[in-house]
Amino acid sequence: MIIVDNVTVAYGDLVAVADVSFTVPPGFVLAVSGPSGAGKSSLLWAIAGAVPVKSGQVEVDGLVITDRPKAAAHGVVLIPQGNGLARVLTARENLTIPLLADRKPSSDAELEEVDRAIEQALTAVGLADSGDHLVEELSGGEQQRVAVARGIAQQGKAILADESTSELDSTNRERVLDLLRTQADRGAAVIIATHDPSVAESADGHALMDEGRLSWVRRL
Ligand SMILES: Nc1ncnc2c1ncn2[C@@H]1O[C@H](COP(=O)(O)OP(=O)(O)OP(=O)(O)O)[C@@H](O)[C@H]1O
Repeated sequence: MIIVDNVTVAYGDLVAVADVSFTVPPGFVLAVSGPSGAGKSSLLWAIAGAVPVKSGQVEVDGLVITDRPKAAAHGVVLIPQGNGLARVLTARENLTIPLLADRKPSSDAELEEVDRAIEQALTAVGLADSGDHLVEELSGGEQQRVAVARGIAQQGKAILADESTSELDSTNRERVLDLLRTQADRGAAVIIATHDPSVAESADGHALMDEGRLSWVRRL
């Protein structure tokens, strides 16, 4: 459950998110759309603990979000715009790092479980044969799918996908939306920031951001 309670995010004098409140229960997918600069990424970063809130509070499954490391350890997964991948590492290595950091496997069985989760996630995004490729060798759309695979492999409580289908063809867009839906079905609360009307249409709820303010197109 993501609870956003009167959240304001500011960069100096610029208010990027203005007194926004909503709740996303487990099992639901919320789409947030709006023009460039409306504050969508800032909202997701605040939920992820990646930028401080100026006022208000974000809570995810009982944890008040204060910083990114604690939020990540609690299962708040951010799939950032621009993918946030290490370009000189392979696709598989990019998936491995957060899983090792989170799970700290201490036995062969736990390491095998991490390997299995990685292979499953790469297969799910259609990149089973690309795990050994350096990220910088992959196309923009393939990199975007690696970022999604990294996100879903973490099996988070909250999944925040920032424009995660922007570079995908329709087949892969459907594939990624299905994967995010599957994450909701297993109990995650999912938020997708998107410019794509078809992505917004596929979500359970649709909010619009404009100049930091949030209004509803379709309520959860
Ligand atoms: N680190 C930062 N420092 C200062 N201003 C910032 C920073 N990040 C974002 N902004 C500003 O905050 C506002 C909201 O930006 P944000 O990236 O959240 O919008 P967005 O809706 O995600 O836009 P886009 O659709 O283009 O990704 C913009 O005016 C942007 O220039």
